[in-house]
Amino acid sequence: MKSVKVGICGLGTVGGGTFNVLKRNAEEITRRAGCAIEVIQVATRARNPHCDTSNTLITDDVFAVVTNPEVDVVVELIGGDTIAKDLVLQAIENGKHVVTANKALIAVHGNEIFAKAREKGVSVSFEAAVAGGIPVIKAIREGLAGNRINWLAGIINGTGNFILSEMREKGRDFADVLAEAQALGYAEADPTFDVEGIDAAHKLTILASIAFGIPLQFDKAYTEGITQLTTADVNYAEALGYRIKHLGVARRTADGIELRVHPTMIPADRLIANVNGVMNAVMVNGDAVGSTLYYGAGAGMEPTASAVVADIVDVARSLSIAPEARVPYLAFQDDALSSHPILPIEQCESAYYLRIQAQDHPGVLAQVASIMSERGINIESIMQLEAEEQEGLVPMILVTHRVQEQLINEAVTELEKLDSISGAVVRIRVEQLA
Ligand SMILES: NC(=O)C1=CN([C@@H]2O[C@H](COP(=O)(O)OP(=O)(O)OC[C@H]3O[C@@H](n4cnc5c(N)ncnc54)[C@H](O)[C@@H]3O)[C@@H](O)[C@H]2O)C=CC1
Ligand SMILES: N[C@@H](CC=O)C(=O)O
Ligand code: NA
Repeated sequence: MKSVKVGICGLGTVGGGTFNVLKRNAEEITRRAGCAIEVIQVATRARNPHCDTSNTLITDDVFAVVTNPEVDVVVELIGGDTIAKDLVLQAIENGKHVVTANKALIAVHGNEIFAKAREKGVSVSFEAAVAGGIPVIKAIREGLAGNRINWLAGIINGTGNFILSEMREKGRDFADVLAEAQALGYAEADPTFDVEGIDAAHKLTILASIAFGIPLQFDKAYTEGITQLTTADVNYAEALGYRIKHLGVARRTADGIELRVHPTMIPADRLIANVNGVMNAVMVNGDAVGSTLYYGAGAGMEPTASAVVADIVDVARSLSIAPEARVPYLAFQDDALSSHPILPIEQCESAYYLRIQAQDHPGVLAQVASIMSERGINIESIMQLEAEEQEGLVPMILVTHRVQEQLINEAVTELEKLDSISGAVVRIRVEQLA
């Protein structure tokens, strides 16, 4: 029986997990793939204490893997988008299939990488790049192929969700939980990617492309992280029956596509509002299927390896298939991608939670209401927390109906000009996800 020969570049969290899962489940994997999958070379700068590489060819030069004539599939697990990009392009040039978990690479350079891969007739697979072990790319690209997808929304950064969950449930400190996420191998090499929403924006960019059939456009994604969230707003959200989650939202509208990542208030009784710790979940709404939900571990050694290995099995199974008959990289045929534009955040629409520090005297409420009504912004609920008065200021909380962001921007500017209002207005977007 012919075997498929794999070279792994990077033996860290995901590389180590991939190496071990391929070895441990070799027999079942062979039964699935129809051939053995053999790791013939590993490039790593340091030994991974979780991996027994005693019978494996080891190099510290990742480029030795892509020039090894025996290697059929290069598995890129070094991360980053500089050396990794050169590595992947060179692998493709040399006629190797590529499997990667690198969302930064795909979101930023995917269009170029796919063009090169198409030219060379090789596959580039990236299931592990979005939501770790959840097979969400396969679900959207293949399982929902009959649908016109309306929107998707997901908790797609495990580190961020772990931090928010631990802070809310156990009152733990942000920095302390982030350090734990790093120790568990969940965080990116630069953890600001996790907490500032960049990692989630990479993943959302990929999801939107395969859902709507548009080119990858990471530079147009609106990105906001979790570092500005306060315990006060987490608690007020709870009191209002909501939970704050860091969400990536992609929505098709008549004018374009919303592509945004930010903290979001979701009704606390929604399944996705109860996805905690390192778990991820992605809701996808299609015109035929309605709403669907995909849940599982979004980061970590073996959950991520599960997706990498599934991609390797897919490559092994499809080696004999003509390139044009394979599932397209971005789900839609390469020459059928749409130019529907990505909307600037000002043209995106959602409901809003606004928290204002207002003076406790008559007429303030009327001033606030008038600023909102002048812009046609409907207020769903308003709450003035007299019991929390401090130095003559009381928190006033408004929840609006859905409205365009630019109208909220104007309203916030006007509110902040009022003498009866102190400091900046806090805003958090609200999504019902119904
Ligand atoms: N950790 C996780 O849970 C997940 C990570 N990913 C992605 O997987 C990729 C790998 O992430 P991790 O395994 O967490 O990172 P890691 O830092 O644990 O492992 C990367 C390994 O690559 C090695 N490396 C980097 N540059 C190298 C070079 N030029 N030559 C030789 N070795 C080199 C490093 O020494 C390290 O051992 C990244 O793209 C990441 O975004 C994706 C999903 C989940
Ligand atoms: N740093 C990422 C790893 C998986 O993609 C995360 O925390 O989700
Ligand atoms: Na995945």
